[in-house]
Amino acid sequence: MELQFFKYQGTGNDFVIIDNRQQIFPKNNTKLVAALCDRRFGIGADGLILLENDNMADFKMVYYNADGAESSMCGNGGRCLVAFAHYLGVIEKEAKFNAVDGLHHATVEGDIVNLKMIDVDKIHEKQNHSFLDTGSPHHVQMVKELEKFDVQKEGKKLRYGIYGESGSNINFVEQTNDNAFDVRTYERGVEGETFSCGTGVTAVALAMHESGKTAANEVHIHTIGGDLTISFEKKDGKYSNIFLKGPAIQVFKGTIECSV
Ligand SMILES: N[C@@H](CCC[C@H](N)C(=O)O)C(=O)O
Repeated sequence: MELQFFKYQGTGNDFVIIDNRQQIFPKNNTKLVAALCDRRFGIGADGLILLENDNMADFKMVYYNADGAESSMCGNGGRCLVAFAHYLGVIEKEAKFNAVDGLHHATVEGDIVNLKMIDVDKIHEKQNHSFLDTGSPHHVQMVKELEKFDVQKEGKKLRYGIYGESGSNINFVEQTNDNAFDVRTYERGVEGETFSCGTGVTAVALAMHESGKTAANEVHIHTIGGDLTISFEKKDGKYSNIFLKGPAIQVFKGTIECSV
């Protein structure tokens, strides 16, 4: 089977995207998803996303991690899918789409996609870290000298160590300003460090606000792959109107022969 694909990146978090409005993609073939995401034998990506029709929204997002398993929400992937929907002409400047964690709204302006994330009402604050769900589960931990930190080794240890088989994504953070942080993320399902994680930086912004590290309602996050801005409101202990904003860019498109 020959498959048409598009490759997108959002601050270096990269995705294979397929237009599946005609249900052409074998959705239960985890080996095929993993093969397409493989950086040596496939196209190469942190995840694969299907754009599908939806009765209640402009489109539906189906997200798989690079290991081939369908997973929870991907913030950067959501932003890239909105850019793809705009490219296809499915939306103009505004989008409403369904994802595994519910309905999302987004706007597109040039290469910049601003994506509304789910509300967050629980942030578990532990001795040296926070844990919260921003559509995907995230551990947030401050470290010193982030640039030299062994994200692969420490991330892997915590991913299984604290969170068991289902695991969590692990974010390491260093504050650089009143409202600015550097972040590096170990992603479950990729089982390694990615250049950026959208639900991860959202979790970091909220956790830093909750713990009093910042009083700002707009937080700037620098990742290896680029810069993202998270804005939000807090009322009665609940975070709402959470927006994740940054670039989402088409890198290339092509066809690939699928034999898996
Ligand atoms: N890169 C993503 C997060 C993708 C999901 C994650 N790996 C998981 O399985 O929880 C993002 O940008 O949010």
